[in-house]
Amino acid sequence: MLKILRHLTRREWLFVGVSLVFIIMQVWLDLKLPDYMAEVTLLIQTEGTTVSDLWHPGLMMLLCAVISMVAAIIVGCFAARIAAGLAKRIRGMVFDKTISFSLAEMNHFSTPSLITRSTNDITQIQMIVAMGLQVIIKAPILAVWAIIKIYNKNLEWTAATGVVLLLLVTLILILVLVAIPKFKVIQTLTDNLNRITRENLTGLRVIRAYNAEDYQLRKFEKANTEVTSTNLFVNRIMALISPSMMLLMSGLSVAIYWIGAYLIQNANAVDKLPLFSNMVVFSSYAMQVIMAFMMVSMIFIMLPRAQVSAKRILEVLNTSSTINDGEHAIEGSIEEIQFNNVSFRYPNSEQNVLTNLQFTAKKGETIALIGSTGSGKTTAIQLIPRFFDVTEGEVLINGQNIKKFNQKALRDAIGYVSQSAFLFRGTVKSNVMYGSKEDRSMWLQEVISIAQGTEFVEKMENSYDAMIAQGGKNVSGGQKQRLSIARAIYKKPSIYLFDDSFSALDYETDRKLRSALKETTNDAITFIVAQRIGTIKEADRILVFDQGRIVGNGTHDELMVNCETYQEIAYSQLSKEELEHA
Ligand SMILES: Nc1ncnc2c1ncn2[C@@H]1O[C@H](COP(=O)(O)OP(=O)(O)OP(=O)(O)O)[C@@H](O)[C@H]1O
Repeated sequence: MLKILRHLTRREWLFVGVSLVFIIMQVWLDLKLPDYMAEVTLLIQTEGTTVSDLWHPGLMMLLCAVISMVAAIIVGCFAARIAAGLAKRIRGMVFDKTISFSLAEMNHFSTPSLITRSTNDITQIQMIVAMGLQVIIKAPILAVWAIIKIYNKNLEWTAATGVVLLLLVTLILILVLVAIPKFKVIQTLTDNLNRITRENLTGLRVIRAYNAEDYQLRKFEKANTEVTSTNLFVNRIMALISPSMMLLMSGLSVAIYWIGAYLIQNANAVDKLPLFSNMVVFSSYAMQVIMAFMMVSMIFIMLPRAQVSAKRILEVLNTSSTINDGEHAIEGSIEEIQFNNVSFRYPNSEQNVLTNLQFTAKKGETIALIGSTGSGKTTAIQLIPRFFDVTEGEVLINGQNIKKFNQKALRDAIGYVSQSAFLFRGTVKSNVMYGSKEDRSMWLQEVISIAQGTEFVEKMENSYDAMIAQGGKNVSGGQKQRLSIARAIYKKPSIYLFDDSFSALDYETDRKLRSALKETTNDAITFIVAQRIGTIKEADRILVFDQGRIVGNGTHDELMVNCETYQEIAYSQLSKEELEHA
């Protein structure tokens, strides 16, 4: 928790300092009240006292209460501001960190957990800082000050207060010790609930198509019940705390007055009045002491939960990306990319997904990757933008290991179209120009035309400014792919990575798109992952993947002669006549 507080700014520490002054003022005023109360009690009991005699202590009591209230409001405002500021900063830091993570770290934390950490967990921190500032600082000052006030006043009363305090501390300890282990469980269960909710929402169509609502509902209910019952358990324990404390507080009051009654009964007539006044004052102070301990107990209740949250947030902040950024810029144009004996294994996996890949791609060339599903094509091209780093061997650009290059420069040179096309909420324009600083409207229309998207985009309401829903839900799969391809072309990159990006296009659009693309990609290195022979037949070179190895490397004609795996794929898609005729 303290490590999280290191992220407070100087200005916020200054606010903490100012709050401290107001808290001390508040405590002093709260403890001043019983003194005036004692005065009033004495005056009332004294013969000949008139109402006007009570004006002064009465007004002072009112003044103390009002100023104390104003001080509490000021501290509350500062606390809210400090807590909200800190939460905003940490949310930003967690977001920045998450953005910097490689896919390995994303897999390690999982998306739902990262969402819970940057929302729910940060809210816990915000709450403890907002409340804690008022309570953590106030409680000890109030406790010590109030104890000093009652110390040595009366042995019996002090003993009664001591016993109640002991009971209070024991009670808090027992309850908190039972509840603490559950806090971590609650956060993990919330991650789980988040995961299932996400799955339900994103997979809604599949769920409906398979009539799997009941199955999903059962999964959701299980997670929901787990979170609810754990929360109930903790809250029931917490619910016990407040009434138990009230009971102890009232018990102490009764005890003080009971003891007082005996003391007064046995005292001389002269001492009776001061004893009565002392009893009223002592009872007020004792209540303040108990209040202070109650505040401390609130900290004990909230702190463990915030502690768990702080730990989860720090875990994210202290995790460095396994992909270390290089320092060099890419000088000149990219002439070639070489995979030099590359092998790769996913983190937490024991088997290689890619083994000894060896090939070179030169500027202007189109390299196609084909092979059965799961043969490692996607993984291979994901090594170029360094979504993952190779396990063995090296990927070289212009003869230099890509690890030496600055990641931003490297990714600036790459136009990547992922296997499942992804669109952001916004407009056609904002999606195509995504990440680009320059607004080149003419180029925008041209790239959409190359991607064969002009017709459907111009039919949309507001055409290039047409709204795109989150995840591109309001456009078809093929339209999504075409806009994603346009996004890659807009960058004018030196390396194109098309990961099965033509799969949702009909043959005619696929052919037209590739021929328009050819002119644009003349000066670039283009990688195309595809399942259809038709999409890659004209590639300068085709790499045939089988179980993570390249089992064929050549043109379509060469592979039709010398690569059995390629022939199998080709004949499974087209007849002998079609292949020969084409
Ligand atoms: N994040 C991951 N963690 C662990 N293993 C993975 C991960 N992603 C993919 N794999 C495994 O790596 C292997 C290669 O997957 P990859 O997606 O590269 O194949 P592919 O040839 O592109 O398949 P497809 O044509 O179906 O997209 C598969 O066996 C898959 O199970």
